[in-house]
Amino acid sequence: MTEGTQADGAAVRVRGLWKRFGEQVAVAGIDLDLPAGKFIGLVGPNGAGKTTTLSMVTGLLRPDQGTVEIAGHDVWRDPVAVKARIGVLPEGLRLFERLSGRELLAYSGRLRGLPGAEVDKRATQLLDVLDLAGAQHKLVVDYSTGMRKKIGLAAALLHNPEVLFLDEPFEGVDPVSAQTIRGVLERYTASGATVVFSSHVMELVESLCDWVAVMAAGRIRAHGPLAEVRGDAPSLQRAFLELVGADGRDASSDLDWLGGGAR
Ligand SMILES: Nc1ncnc2c1ncn2[C@@H]1O[C@H](COP(=O)(O)OP(=O)(O)OP(=O)(O)O)[C@@H](O)[C@H]1O
Repeated sequence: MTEGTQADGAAVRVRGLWKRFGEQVAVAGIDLDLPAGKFIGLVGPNGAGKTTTLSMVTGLLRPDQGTVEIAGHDVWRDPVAVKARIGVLPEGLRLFERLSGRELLAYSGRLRGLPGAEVDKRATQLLDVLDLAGAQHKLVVDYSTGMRKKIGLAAALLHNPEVLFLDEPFEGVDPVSAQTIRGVLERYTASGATVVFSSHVMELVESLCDWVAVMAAGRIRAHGPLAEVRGDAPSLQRAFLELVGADGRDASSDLDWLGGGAR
């Protein structure tokens, strides 16, 4: 699929998206349709512009240029309609530290306009599934990194959004918790919802996603179904290295002093 192609049933439509920070161009004109009902990975090396893109797409950062539509609503002209339909787990998530996990969910649910009894029911189920029931009365400030990701995910899922955006959801998460999160997300997409997550862990993206967008230096370098983007390459990792032009680069020859006898 070529860049900018209109896909039927897009959950997210991005057109001409730009962001500069002074001289630094973080996002250099992105056109992208993210299909509904897919598990979508946004991959790219450090500094590619993934976080900046997701921040603009979810209404957390105003673009210099361009538009984003989610489920047919413009993110910046119609923010209330958009925010009702999305859940976000941002990078460096800030939580209300002096609330317990359960209080945080109760607060998030009421903020979303859900009735108290429904919030209670959903919170109990989410805490249970995410293996946080034992820590539900502990203050969030005392949560570990992985527990913070999980409570953040629970808060993002509580109102059953159509599209869920996750920035590096598995970073700092142990394999058991990662498997739990994975199970919840798979169940969620199986019901027709869309997950968009950013990562630079290729194996993870390859094993989870059915659709990927590869980003480098602020641009989308390839996008489409996983098998299409991988092409003839033996793995997504290899295809990715070729796409971002890092294939065959050998940094070790520049580090001839490293590990040598001379100190
Ligand atoms: N607030 C900011 N001020 C200045 N430059 C920024 C700011 N945010 C991002 N950048 C720059 O924009 C570029 C893209 O950054 P971004 O965080 O979006 O990349 P990323 O793909 O999420 O990287 P990583 O995988 O390392 O998190 C980088 O060069 C970064 O230094």
